[in-house]
Amino acid sequence: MSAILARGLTRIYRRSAEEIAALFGVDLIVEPGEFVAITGASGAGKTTLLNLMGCLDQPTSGLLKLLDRDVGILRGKDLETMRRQHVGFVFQDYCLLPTLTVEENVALPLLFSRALHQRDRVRDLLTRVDLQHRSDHLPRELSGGEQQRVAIARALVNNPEILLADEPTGNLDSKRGNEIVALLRDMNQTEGLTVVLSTHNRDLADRADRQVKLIDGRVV
Ligand SMILES: Nc1ncnc2c1ncn2[C@@H]1O[C@H](COP(=O)(O)OP(=O)(O)OP(=O)(O)O)[C@@H](O)[C@H]1O
Repeated sequence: MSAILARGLTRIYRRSAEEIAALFGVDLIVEPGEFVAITGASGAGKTTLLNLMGCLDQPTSGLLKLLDRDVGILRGKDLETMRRQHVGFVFQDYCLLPTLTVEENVALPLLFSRALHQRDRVRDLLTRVDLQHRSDHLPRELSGGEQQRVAIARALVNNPEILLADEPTGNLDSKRGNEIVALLRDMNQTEGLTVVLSTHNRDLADRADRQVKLIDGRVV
């Protein structure tokens, strides 16, 4: 079983008469437990690819399988379950809710998956990202690196097999960026979590098991 399998994955954005082929015929296999970096210049298609893998967008054509399930034929509840239970997503700008505390932000996905009884998992993850002592703080009271650690804990609270992170270190200085990648690496190695992240940073990409480079929407 592969964690992620893409065959001929294509995403064309259409705006009136204009067509932008953001991804074109991407073939890719990510094995369970791999740590893969997607690299490429700005506009190469990294976010588009991660959004498709995270079921946040749909391809124009091509096959995408997550954990051996063809995402293209999943509908309604099945698609929701895939997105909520099996894949975690981390954004460059953290996307924390500003009026919720750290603990409430991490617990939020449990609300949607009707699993609020699993609050122990929230505490465990906050300890794992070393923010147990900040659980009742608001996001604005934390540094960028700390906010990203909250976002990682939130992405993992439903215990997904796959974690996708779109430029997770893009807003951080190199020390904080390194800490985030070390944390993801640790989750990958100790829990077998499959990690796919995008980055512009060559040093961070070098720490992945494998790099996948995109140029103009194609894997090279
Ligand atoms: N919603 C959209 N409508 C039209 N074009 C889009 C849309 N989103 C992205 N694009 C275009 O698709 C191409 C790929 O964009 P994408 O955001 O995937 O690249 P990226 O590699 O993530 O870039 P960056 O490193 O700057 O975030 C770019 O040409 C972009 O302008």
